[in-house]
Amino acid sequence: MKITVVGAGAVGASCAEYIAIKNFASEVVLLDIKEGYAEGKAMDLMQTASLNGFDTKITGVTNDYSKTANSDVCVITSGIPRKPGMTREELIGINAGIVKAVSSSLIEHSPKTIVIVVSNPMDTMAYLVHKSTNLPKNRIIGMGGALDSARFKYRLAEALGGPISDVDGMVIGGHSDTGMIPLTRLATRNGVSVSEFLSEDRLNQVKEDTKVGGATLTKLLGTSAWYAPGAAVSGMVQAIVCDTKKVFPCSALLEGEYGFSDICLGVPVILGKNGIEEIITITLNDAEKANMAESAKGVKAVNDLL
Ligand SMILES: NC(=O)c1ccc[n+]([C@@H]2O[C@H](COP(=O)([O-])OP(=O)(O)OC[C@H]3O[C@@H](n4cnc5c(N)ncnc54)[C@H](O)[C@@H]3O)[C@@H](O)[C@H]2O)c1
Ligand SMILES: O=C(O)C[C@H](O)C(=O)O
Repeated sequence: MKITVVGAGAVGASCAEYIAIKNFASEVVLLDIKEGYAEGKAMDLMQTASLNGFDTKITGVTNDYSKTANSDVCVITSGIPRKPGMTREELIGINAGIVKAVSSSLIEHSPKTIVIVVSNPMDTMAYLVHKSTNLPKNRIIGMGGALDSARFKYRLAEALGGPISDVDGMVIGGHSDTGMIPLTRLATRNGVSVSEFLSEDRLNQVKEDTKVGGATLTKLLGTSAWYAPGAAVSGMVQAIVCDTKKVFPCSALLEGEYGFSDICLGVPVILGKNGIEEIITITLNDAEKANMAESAKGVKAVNDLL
């Protein structure tokens, strides 16, 4: 299986590294617009192959889309990241043009590909790819919920004082500081509701910490995060390439699901060889439905800027 990752920056390189280390793909092509940059990252990563024990071949190219031809999955990470104090939405002016041009070049050379959109503001960038290409909706997937859910589990484990492997939980809604909806009601510690262990106040704190997870890291790092984003993308690519039917919250084009249409929003989906194989509709309570409506309103307002 051939995977292309556009953008050999922090997230793109991390994503390529995790895909290679998991050893499920034959080839990863890293593409960047900066002369020699992807070639350098690819060479550096290939020099970890004997150390990390993988056989995936990573190659780097400068803006040559012919080398990406017939990719099974293409990941778009090209674009600028936010700086401390910024929102993801402020990136739309620069990133929309980049994502539109990159997705068109990718699809020209890989018409059967599945596209994973990472660049921010991600829900709007995924919507833009839907609007500007003719790929079927199951083949355009936004990455946000997989990362936000990993941060939610991290915060839950911290509050519980237990291992993250005991915790399960999911974040739906838009990938923004205000639009994320960590579903505390459904989160569990080894099958037991987390509300059996944590007070409502503590759970609200977990929720708030999760929602600003990206902003917290941006303040600490001076740019946005890359390890967990790269790992989240690699998990989604693996589910598609290995046809695992694993459930991830992803930004998917909605056509009536959850009461919304003509919008990409984070909802649980089954990922497999066809990309989004099914959007799972879960029963939300009134507060969660109101949060989804608010989140959708926020994403629509950003979509209107396109
Ligand atoms: N969806 C998420 O959960 C999530 C998580 C982390 C980061 N992001 C977003 O991903 C994007 C990348 O973040 P980063 O930290 O890797 O940034 P980065 O600056 O480290 O890397 C971006 C790379 O894109 C390249 N690039 C720019 N325009 C290009 C083009 N037209 N064609 C090919 N390459 C191009 C740049 O040269 C650069 O190497 C940002 O928009 C960031 O906000 C999203
Ligand atoms: O926070 C950001 O701007 C990058 C990304 O969306 C994240 O959540 O880490």
